[in-house]
Amino acid sequence: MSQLATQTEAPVRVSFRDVSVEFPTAQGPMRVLDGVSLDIRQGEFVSIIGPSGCGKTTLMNILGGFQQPTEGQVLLDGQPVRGPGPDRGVIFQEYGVFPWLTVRQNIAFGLKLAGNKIPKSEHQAIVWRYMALMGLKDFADHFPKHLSGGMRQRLAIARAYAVRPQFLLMDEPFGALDAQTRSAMQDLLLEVLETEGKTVLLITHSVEEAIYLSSRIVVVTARPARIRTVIDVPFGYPRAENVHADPRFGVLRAQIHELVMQEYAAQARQTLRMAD
Ligand SMILES: Nc1ncnc2c1ncn2[C@@H]1O[C@H](COP(=O)(O)OP(=O)(O)OP(=O)(O)O)[C@@H](O)[C@H]1O
Repeated sequence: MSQLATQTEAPVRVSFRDVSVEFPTAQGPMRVLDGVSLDIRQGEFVSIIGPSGCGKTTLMNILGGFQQPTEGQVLLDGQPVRGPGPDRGVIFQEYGVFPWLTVRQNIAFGLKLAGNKIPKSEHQAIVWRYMALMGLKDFADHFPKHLSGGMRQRLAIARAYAVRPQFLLMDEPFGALDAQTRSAMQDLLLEVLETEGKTVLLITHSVEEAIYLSSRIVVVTARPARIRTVIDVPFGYPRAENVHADPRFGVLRAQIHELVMQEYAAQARQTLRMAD
């Protein structure tokens, strides 16, 4: 049976409860999240889509343990998130690699961290597996500065996958990649999820990517981000390229695109007002 699940009986792993965040600014507090409540069940793949600067990364940072909510709380298996941990693999928008380590050492780094339960005897094989999957084998001893931007991002992805976290938190992980690599990375992600079974939160600006990968899509509003609507994706897993040709894919894409465009327009009006 597929490791990915959308069954309603799967246990809730992540629970955002009425989460709000305000940042202090020179003009006073700026609210970036407003009363966000969302449950994510074991094996779900949830995508967040919404305008730039509305608060999506902040939402992910709270689950990652990098940021505290101003109000409300986020529970991980029923416990409030108190900080980062090896159970959550995070892939940031900006390349999350260490410039002073080679490709091989970057991937091995997370494996060595305390709290990670992968036996040392398996480290080398895991490093090679992910270098091969990401097309980085020939660059094992190169430093990130000698890699292209796309390769650096693939290295960041390899680092996160290699630790085999239960949760993957991904902030526009494929945004900087060319179309072919992006599509290959999407398929690889689906493959990794099929074999390893993870719970995923993905931030993306691509409606197509959200539909292709997710079990649920959360459209958020212009800042402060609130949940505008949650959409169930009607395709099961394993999922293959041919879902793009399914008539329901096109209908869903048009429906989500319309919602997202409304929120992008609202965010643009807000930005213009702030510039006045
Ligand atoms: N630590 C911080 N202090 C002050 N303001 C912040 C902080 N972090 C984020 N912000 C502001 O909060 C707002 C929301 O930021 P966030 O990165 O969550 O948006 P986003 O939806 O992920 O944007 P994008 O899609 O462009 O990545 C932005 O205006 C940002 O400048």
